[in-house]
Amino acid sequence: MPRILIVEDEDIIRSAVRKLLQHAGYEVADAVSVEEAEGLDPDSFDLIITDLRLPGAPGTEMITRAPDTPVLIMTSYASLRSAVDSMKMGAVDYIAKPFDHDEMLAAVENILARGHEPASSRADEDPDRTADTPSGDPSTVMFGTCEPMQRVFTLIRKVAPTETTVLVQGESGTGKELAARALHLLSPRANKPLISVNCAAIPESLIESELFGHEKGAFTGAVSARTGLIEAADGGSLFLDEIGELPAEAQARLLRVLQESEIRRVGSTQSQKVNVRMIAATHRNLKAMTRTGEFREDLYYRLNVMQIRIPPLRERRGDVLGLASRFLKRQAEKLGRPDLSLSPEAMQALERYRWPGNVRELENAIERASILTDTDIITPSVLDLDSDYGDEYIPETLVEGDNEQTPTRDADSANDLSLEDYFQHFVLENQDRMSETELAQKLGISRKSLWERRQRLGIPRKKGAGS
Ligand SMILES: Nc1ncnc2c1ncn2[C@@H]1O[C@H](COP(=O)(O)OP(=O)(O)OP(=O)(O)O)[C@@H](O)[C@H]1O
Repeated sequence: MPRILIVEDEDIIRSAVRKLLQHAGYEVADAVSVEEAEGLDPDSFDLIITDLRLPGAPGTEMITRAPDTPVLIMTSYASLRSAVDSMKMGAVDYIAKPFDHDEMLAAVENILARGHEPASSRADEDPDRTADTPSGDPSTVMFGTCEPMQRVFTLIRKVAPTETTVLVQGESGTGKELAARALHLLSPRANKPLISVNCAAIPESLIESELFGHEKGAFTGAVSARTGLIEAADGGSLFLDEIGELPAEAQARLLRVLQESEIRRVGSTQSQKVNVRMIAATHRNLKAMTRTGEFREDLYYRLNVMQIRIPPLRERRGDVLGLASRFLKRQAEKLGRPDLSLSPEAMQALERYRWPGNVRELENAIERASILTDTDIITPSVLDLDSDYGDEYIPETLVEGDNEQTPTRDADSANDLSLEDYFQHFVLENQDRMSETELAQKLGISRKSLWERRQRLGIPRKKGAGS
């Protein structure tokens, strides 16, 4: 019978996971901290499931303290997925809270069935996961052959090995997070954690304690001391996405971290040294925000030591088909349909489209079309690109005299519109009484998608709204 060790300081979660696993037939032991787990001979277990942030040493410590046992990391925010993904110094997987029972059992079964193998060897599973290799070139992390992206890669190669703070600018979905990952992986810090934080996805009331940690009793609900994300990134890199959304108080604290390399937990009088390389990103014009007082000017200059601008996809059309074929290959493997391909008309449509949602929109369009297409050839009608952004491209289904039996664009976009309308209505009507997690659950989407759709539809989360 496989033996599993749970390391989690929150009683409710620890006991729920323990019961779930015992019920599924596993032998389970638990601990509230890394220190307590240490006394249980962690390497004698078949699997360790640990929370990322714990009182005392962070959960990732279990990786080094039990080098022969696979470690599954639990983390509170969907925005941390990529962080944990990148910090696989040996952790074999991660699971974002809140998770449901099936999800947890599937993750456990998967890891145990696989047997323990080092995270680095799993990069083979997905051609895009070579990012786990702490050496090489930006092109192993992100695709780009056109001139503007080659310039970005040159800059990344030059800046990555230094300690310089970098500000990555670019529209939503252009690949800012990937650029941050490349900067980390090509730096001497590659073997240490890369912690990614989406400043817009964490409720304003929690952001300071999330970033800086807190002492026991610092505020109502702070039942124990907690390590902040900056501390968790010690020795590695911290990626602050959507930095423009950081509230004023947190901006002031962050400035101190940059000036003095010190953090002070919320509720603590003592500072401690941290060694973190900062990478920030935004799609907003931070300089303009300093003029209106929304963003501190001193912080802006501290962050903007080096700027990398990721061009929107419409400025690198030469890369569209290369990216599309990469995403298609991934979908073909995932769906077990190796013959999926794009028709010449579909390729033309992709090249002419304006891509307001950039690479993310292209990735989603390919994923959607791969699932919806009845044949192996993806046509423009299955791609279903928004005709408002089609440039000069006219879909064949709308050309007079064309008798092809496919749904017309008008019918499809009417459908889209009503869904978006519904989404907008639902959010506006319920956001005052529901948390983001509840809203996302009711809508059947992840918190990250909720946040993305809010951005796209121009209904950002209200400052101070509940968590
Ligand atoms: N050059 C690229 N090669 C391969 N995939 C890419 C590239 N650029 C972006 N992507 C993919 O597109 C998606 C969006 O990228 P990413 O999250 O890095 O964008 P972003 O600019 O950080 O977006 P946001 O501002 O909305 O957070 C991701 O799934 C990423 O893997």
